[in-house]
Amino acid sequence: MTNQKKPSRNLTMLTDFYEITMSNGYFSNGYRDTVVYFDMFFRHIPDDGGFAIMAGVQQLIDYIKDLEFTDDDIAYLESTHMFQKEFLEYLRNFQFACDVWAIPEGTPIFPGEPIVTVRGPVIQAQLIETMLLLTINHQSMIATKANRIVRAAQGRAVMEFGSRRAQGADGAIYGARAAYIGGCCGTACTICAPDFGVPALGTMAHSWVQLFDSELDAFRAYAREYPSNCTLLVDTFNVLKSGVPNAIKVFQEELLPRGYRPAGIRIDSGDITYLSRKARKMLDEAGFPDCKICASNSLDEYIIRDMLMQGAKVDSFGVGERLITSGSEPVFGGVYKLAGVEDANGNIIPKIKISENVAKITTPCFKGLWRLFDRDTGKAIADVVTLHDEVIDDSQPYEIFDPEHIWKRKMVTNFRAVKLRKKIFEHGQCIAEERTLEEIKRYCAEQVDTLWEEVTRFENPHQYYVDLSPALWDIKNRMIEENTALSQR
Ligand SMILES: Nc1ncnc2c1ncn2[C@@H]1O[C@H](COP(=O)(O)OP(=O)(O)OP(=O)(O)O)[C@@H](O)[C@H]1O
Ligand SMILES: O=P(O)(O)OC[C@H]1O[C@H](OP(=O)(O)OP(=O)(O)O)[C@H](O)[C@@H]1O
Ligand SMILES: O=C(O)c1cccnc1
Repeated sequence: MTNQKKPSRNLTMLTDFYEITMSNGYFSNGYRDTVVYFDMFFRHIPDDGGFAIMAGVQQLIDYIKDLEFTDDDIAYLESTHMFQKEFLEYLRNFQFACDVWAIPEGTPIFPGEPIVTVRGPVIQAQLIETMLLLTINHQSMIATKANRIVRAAQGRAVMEFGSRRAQGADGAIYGARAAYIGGCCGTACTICAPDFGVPALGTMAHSWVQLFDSELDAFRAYAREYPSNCTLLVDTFNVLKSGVPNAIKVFQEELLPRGYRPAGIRIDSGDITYLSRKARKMLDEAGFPDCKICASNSLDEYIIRDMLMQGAKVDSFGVGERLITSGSEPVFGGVYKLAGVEDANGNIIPKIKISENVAKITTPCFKGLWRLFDRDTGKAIADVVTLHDEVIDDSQPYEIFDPEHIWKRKMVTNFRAVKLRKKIFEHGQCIAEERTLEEIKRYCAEQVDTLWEEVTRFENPHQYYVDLSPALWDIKNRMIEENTALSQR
């Protein structure tokens, strides 16, 4: 199974209206065929983490492949009386012709690096901004959050339970996809199984227990229905006085005689540490040391970490609202900025955006992006943003320096330099390598493993180096100086 289902809706018009008004203006001002370079990058890692996880590229690909203005779309635009006829004809015959580079899904990403670059006619590059940012911001945010939660669980399974609290259907579906990339073992969101190959899983609701005449009846009925995968929700009435004793009774009377072992119990309220420890003891004493304990109830990475530090006996976690909404920081602020424009001779004229806030000054030029890995440890040392045609020769020592504090320098030796981005569209044709979601998830785990613990810790993580090559740094600084001089005149 591939990792993608084609979208059933035409989302071409899911673009900010100003993209269309600007494009119409580019068209009438002679910029119709002007080739530009746009970069997507982000400035801040949610939850003050040390890294984020790239996700959502496949949905960008789907969107671009299906770009098409329907007759209804054109009729609507015409009805606004804001667009010239020739421009609407251009849209009617729209053929995507850009090159697009993106960091593969599942890769750890850092602020300030061009995670996506689009090169092509300005009208086209502008038009896709909204969906490009929407899909990558959303899924990267959820994959990043999921990865934090999964790391807090220290090898225990984390199930994504959030559909009911997601912000809309797409939030649930693509959120579950991203959560799987980030490391969740599956989702309660059933549609993600046939559509993306994310395992659908789950336990039971309180309504099941409430519906029957008694908790015992409810457990018995479930055990008879699903003897090979029997996880019972034990907190409807009283976990230790009723839920766990009834579960043990049912395991003994319904499962063992038929040759089955229990799968687990789920605790969804109260002090999970206390209850799970007591429940563990009761299950062990009853001869069910293999019966897993699942915990849920407004969990996040901090609560999970604390519970485990307190000695909770939990084998798996079900996490909903705080994962699917990235509740602690529900915005991934990726932006899309113009970095260059080609002149009539095909020379790339770098473009910069200056800001009072240094962090908001953009990095001009058509760029390349490299990650340097230590050859002995396999660990990532730094990322280097270069000019697009620069090559980092990893047979030679390479000096990296902090672009804001240039006296901070480090000579890197014995490293492997890897180009981080892959070309996914060439002259409008998709050339992206197909990967299953399973492959992306595995790759994500491997790549997170290449980060030092200093970068992955939750509190005050070390800021991973994202440096500029000397050539790129020179151009950027010259442009800042020129612009500053101009504005002082
Ligand atoms: N040992 C623990 N350490 C830290 N947080 C915990 C621990 N046990 C549970 N929690 C968290 O504390 C919160 C408890 O929520 P709340 O006060 O609503 O209690 P509750 O058990 O859900 O109540 P209710 O009976 O209404 O379901 C949840 O977010 C839960 O995950
Ligand atoms: O707390 P979250 O992290 O969002 O995890 C999902 C929650 O959704 C369910 O509760 P709900 O009360 O909606 O239904 P239920 O009767 O199935 O428990 C489940 O029991 C969890 O508590
Ligand atoms: O299967 C479950 O246990 C489940 C599914 C959705 C939300 N909460 C729990």
